[in-house]
Amino acid sequence: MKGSVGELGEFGLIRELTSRITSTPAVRLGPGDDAAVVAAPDRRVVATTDILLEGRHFRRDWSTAYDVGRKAAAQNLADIAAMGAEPTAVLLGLVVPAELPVTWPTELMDGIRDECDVAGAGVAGGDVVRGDTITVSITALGDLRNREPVTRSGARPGDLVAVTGWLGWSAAGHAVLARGFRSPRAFVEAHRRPEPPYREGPAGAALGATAMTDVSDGLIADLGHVARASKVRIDIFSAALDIPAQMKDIGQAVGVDPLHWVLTGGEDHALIATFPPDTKLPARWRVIGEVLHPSALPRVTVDDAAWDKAAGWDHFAP
Ligand SMILES: Nc1ncnc2c1ncn2[C@@H]1O[C@H](COP(=O)(O)OP(=O)(O)O)[C@@H](O)[C@H]1O
Ligand SMILES: Cc1ncc(C[n+]2csc(CCOP(=O)(O)OP(=O)(O)O)c2C)c(N)n1
Ligand SMILES: [Mg+2]
Ligand SMILES: [Mg+2]
Ligand SMILES: [Mg+2]
Repeated sequence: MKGSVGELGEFGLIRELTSRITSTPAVRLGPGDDAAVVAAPDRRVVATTDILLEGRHFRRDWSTAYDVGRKAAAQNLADIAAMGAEPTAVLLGLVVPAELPVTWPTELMDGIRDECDVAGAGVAGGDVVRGDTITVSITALGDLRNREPVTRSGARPGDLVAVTGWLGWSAAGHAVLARGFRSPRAFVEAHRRPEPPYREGPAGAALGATAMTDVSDGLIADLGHVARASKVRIDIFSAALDIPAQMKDIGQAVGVDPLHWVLTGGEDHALIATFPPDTKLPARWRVIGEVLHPSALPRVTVDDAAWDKAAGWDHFAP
């Protein structure tokens, strides 16, 4: 498609974007009216929102528009799954400069649609505004299917801590890209397009998870949110963390201990959950720690020792 967003105009852009979405069962009335109508069989709606900003969350020389769409949707859909819910719909708020080629937002929309498809959601609507910095704001909705939400506050001393999905891959990919390389591809791809284990959200809830969250900021940081909300301490067993040989090679090449990526790297959107100690967990949930009574030690420890470096991403860290 030729031309810029400015040449196409607001309503031309909306037509291009909405022509790309596919119909899904939960979105009963989609884009085109003042608001959408989304089915909520549970009669409660799970809702979350996350913003992605060019330069802060993505770079156009590192990721295609399609990648950014996949990632923006994934980041939001993972939060729905982390409540133990099934994603139903997303809404897209988009800020773009007039000079931007139309292909950028249309490919973004293709990425959002395809990621929604993986998670079982549809695009219900959105908004477009002209602005200087590309900003992608997504709101995702989900349905609990008559299960109780799995919050961050239900972890109890004695519970197991388990993870499903990837840890440290996106951070390793970011380290590669930041040094001007484009390979190893698996890690660069993990940074561009995370693969959250959506189905394991509701599955973890059904297995009896007492607390759950996705890892967006870093394992230590996000377990910290669980530990504080649950008023417990969490100890991570570093020997239980999987560090693939190729990640070790990247660590060697760039002079970083790969364990740091696994412990503090965000954006893979793995799911971490706590389970009662007698839970029979399927192999896709790996036990990586335990929940303990609070003590003089920090909320989250690694092999019973304090972690004195940064715990993960903080937007206002110096
Ligand atoms: N501007 C805001 N207004 C209201 N609530 C907010 C705001 N920013 C963050 N929150 C809430 O704070 C909590 C933590 O946010 P965040 O760390 O972004 O969670 P997540 O990593 O799951 O996206 C969430 O429940 C979120 O809804
Ligand atoms: C250009 C660029 N620099 C740095 C990062 C790393 N990064 C940006 S935001 C972030 C944490 C996750 O984003 P956030 O907005 O905190 O999402 P949330 O925790 O709300 O889901 C990380 C690790 C990146 N993805 N791209
Ligand atoms: Mg957030
Ligand atoms: Mg989250
Ligand atoms: Mg965050």
